[in-house]
Amino acid sequence: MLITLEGLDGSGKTTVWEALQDVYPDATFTREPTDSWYGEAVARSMGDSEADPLAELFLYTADHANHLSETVRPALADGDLVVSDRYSDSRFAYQGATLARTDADIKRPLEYVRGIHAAFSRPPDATIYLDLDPETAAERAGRTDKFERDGYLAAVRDNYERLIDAEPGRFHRVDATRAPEDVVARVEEVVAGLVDR
Ligand SMILES: Nc1ncnc2c1ncn2[C@@H]1O[C@H](COP(=O)(O)OP(=O)(O)O)[C@@H](O)[C@H]1O
Ligand SMILES: Cc1cn([C@H]2C[C@H](O)[C@@H](COP(=O)(O)OP(=O)(O)O)O2)c(=O)[nH]c1=O
Repeated sequence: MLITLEGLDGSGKTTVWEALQDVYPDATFTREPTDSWYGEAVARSMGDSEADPLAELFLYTADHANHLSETVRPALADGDLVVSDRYSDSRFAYQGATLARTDADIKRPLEYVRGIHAAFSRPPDATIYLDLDPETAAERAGRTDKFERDGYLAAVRDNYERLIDAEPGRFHRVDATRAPEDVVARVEEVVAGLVDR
């Protein structure tokens, strides 16, 4: 089973992902961007305020393809529980928002990015969405990079809402404004329900 964690920067994904490792020591814990050289190329692009947004989309997508073949598919084939801190929905929400703001002339960016993934990706079985307002998210994340400006995060959040509307059965919304221990407890409850199903 593939479970993904999604949400704005600073929503608490990494905190939850680390806590789950104590509960499921035999599961495969992974993340995007990965620490492969593809992920390093992504990090380089993220650090460049002049990076071409379409080129950046394809770097993230290349990292995803390699993540699938190197980590996700083999672990699933072994029958592992796989928990990924960010996955394809991050591309749909973030690059969907980025492309909407550029003059790349892509009419329906979120749908376009989804379409690119449809041919090769492995959709998550379930996705936990840590729901947080953009202002708190930017504050918690320290507003350190170009993705964390309030307006941008608001657009990303709107895209996540569209994804949830489209697949309400896959997404499990968790209120990320609560204290970390409450958020962790709620996520553990949701994951336990999914794994026992
Ligand atoms: N529920 C919470 N309430 C307040 N602060 C939190 C909460 N969860 C995480 N944090 C803090 O917010 C920052 C970002 O958390 P992190 O887990 O790295 O989020 P993400 O991986 O989604 O960016 C960290 O400083 C973390 O300690
Ligand atoms: C995986 C992924 C991440 N991102 C962005 C979200 C984050 O701003 C940034 C780095 O992700 P990450 O290291 O997970 O940041 P955080 O823990 O703060 O959420 O990359 C995308 O824009 N598209 C993607 O496909």
